[in-house]
Amino acid sequence: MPTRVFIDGEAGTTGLQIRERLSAREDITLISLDESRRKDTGARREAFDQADFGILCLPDEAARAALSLAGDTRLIDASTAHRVADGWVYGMPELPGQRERIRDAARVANVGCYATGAIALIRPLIEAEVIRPDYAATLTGVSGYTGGGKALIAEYEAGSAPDYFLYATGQTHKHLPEIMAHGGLTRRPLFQPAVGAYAQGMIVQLHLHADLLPGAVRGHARVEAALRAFYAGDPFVTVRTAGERIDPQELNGTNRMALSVQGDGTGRVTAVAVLDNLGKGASGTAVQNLNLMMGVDETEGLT
Ligand SMILES: NC(=O)C1=CN([C@@H]2O[C@H](COP(=O)(O)OP(=O)(O)OC[C@H]3O[C@@H](n4cnc5c(N)ncnc54)[C@H](OP(=O)(O)O)[C@@H]3O)[C@@H](O)[C@H]2O)C=CC1
Ligand SMILES: CC(=O)N[C@@H](CCC(=O)OP(=O)(O)O)C(=O)O
Repeated sequence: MPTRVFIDGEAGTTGLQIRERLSAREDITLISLDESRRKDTGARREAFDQADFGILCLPDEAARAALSLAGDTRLIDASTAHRVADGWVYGMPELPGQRERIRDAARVANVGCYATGAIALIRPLIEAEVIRPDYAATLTGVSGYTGGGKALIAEYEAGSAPDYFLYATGQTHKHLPEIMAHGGLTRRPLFQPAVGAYAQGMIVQLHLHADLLPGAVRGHARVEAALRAFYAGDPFVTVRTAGERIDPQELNGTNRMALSVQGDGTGRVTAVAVLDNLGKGASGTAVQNLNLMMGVDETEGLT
């Protein structure tokens, strides 16, 4: 019998992408609510009740409220609401031991889009002791406008948004708590994100003065070696040679993430992650987590 999945918020940006990835699967039946009932509490409760898995693709407040409707149904939450909350397993399969935890979990909080790139770069460096937990990390990022959900998409479609803008300039970005908790940092990093006038795809950069790092071997090669060792054999994350141009849209539509280490070969290093904010950064990882929870191959239905 196919596994029954209810996507709460399936009409939204992330929900639609997850539905697209699951609708062709023979091992999954989607439970769907029509437009007139998709926000109806009774209908949603009934849908959760019938489902083996619920995937929350809702704003944070609505995701918290949905818990009272979900009963014992196993959940994946795509929002920011539960990423550092007790009782939730963090849905980033690449972290050590995390695949096993996700497999057995009742509640999985899907990793955030910028956080995917940031943690992917930071955690291997902590594990390899290239940087210490109290390292003063500096991160920058640029995302396509779909990262802002329906509201920002509407601004771009109306032609009323700028070609490029910085935001969260007060160092309050909502991904900072999960980047610290799951990246392994005790000191809050600096993080400056931006939005560009294109729909989807993102770059996250970690800037390092590697000549100031502890240890005998410093610099570029050490950072790259730590990343290569951490992701050896990973089905979706690759570490590649630095290139001249880095295109945030290169991996759109996929669950892949490409990491590279740029710099002048001495001490000034920028480690770079490229991913699709709606793919690896949201719906792709949600499906990867669902596969793990279902006990099927984690790459099922993903490219
Ligand atoms: N966009 C992205 O790149 C990423 C988004 N996410 C997360 O996914 C979640 C959804 O984001 P996103 O898809 O971008 O947002 P959207 O605004 O595109 O979609 C949210 C959907 O939830 C619906 N909704 C809101 N309140 C309720 C409710 N009470 N009951 C049922 N449905 C409700 C909305 O309905 P209506 O259409 O009527 O407004 C909308 O369809 C967020 O928490 C976001 O942080 C995660 C990773 C990346
Ligand atoms: C461009 C843009 O606005 N991006 C959003 C992050 C996307 C998102 O909602 O991400 P998570 O659900 O992964 O937290 C932001 O910076 O708040």
